Amino acid sequence: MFHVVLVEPEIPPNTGNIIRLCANTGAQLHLIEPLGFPLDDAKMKRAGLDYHDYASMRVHKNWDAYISACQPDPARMFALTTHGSAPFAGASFLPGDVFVFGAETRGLAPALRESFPAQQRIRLPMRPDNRSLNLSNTVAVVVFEAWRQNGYAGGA
Ligand SMILES: C[S@@+](CC[C@H](N)C(=O)[O-])C[C@H]1O[C@@H](n2cnc3c(N)ncnc32)[C@H](O)[C@@H]1O
Repeated sequence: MFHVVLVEPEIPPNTGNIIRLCANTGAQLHLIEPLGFPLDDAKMKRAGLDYHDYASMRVHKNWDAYISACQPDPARMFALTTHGSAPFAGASFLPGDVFVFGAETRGLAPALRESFPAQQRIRLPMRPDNRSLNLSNTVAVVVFEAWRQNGYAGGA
């Protein structure tokens, strides 16, 4: 099972899409507070969520609370950032890997981003002069690539 960590997400439909993506792929979703919206926001529900989709979601008060509760292996944590230095092509992912994503308007705070070793700060390629991808699109690309590399385990 992969882990998707959204640090302080701001836009309800993005999180709604990601909840559904995680339910569909078997990834565990972690939301790090503060969130920019209430979890029952109607705009989030428009992602077409069912009750069981929420089973893959956990909410943590802050980054330290997440680390303390889940104790992820630092060697298998990857920050997804437009400031990344590690290319996506050639990255190898293993079951249990943790993917950390920043907020829609702010991205990951520099201190958190730089706490990851350079080889674990991944940037998805973009055409020149583009600022960033949509958060939920980025999550989908990364989770499906990691799942593909692991034979779509558990998928049908
Ligand atoms: C809309 S972007 C944030 C934009 C913000 N201004 C920045 O530069 O980080 C929201 C999140 O999506 C992910 N993201 C978007 N484009 C990405 C890319 N090309 N490579 C890696 N992550 C990306 C990152 O996790 C980012 O924090």
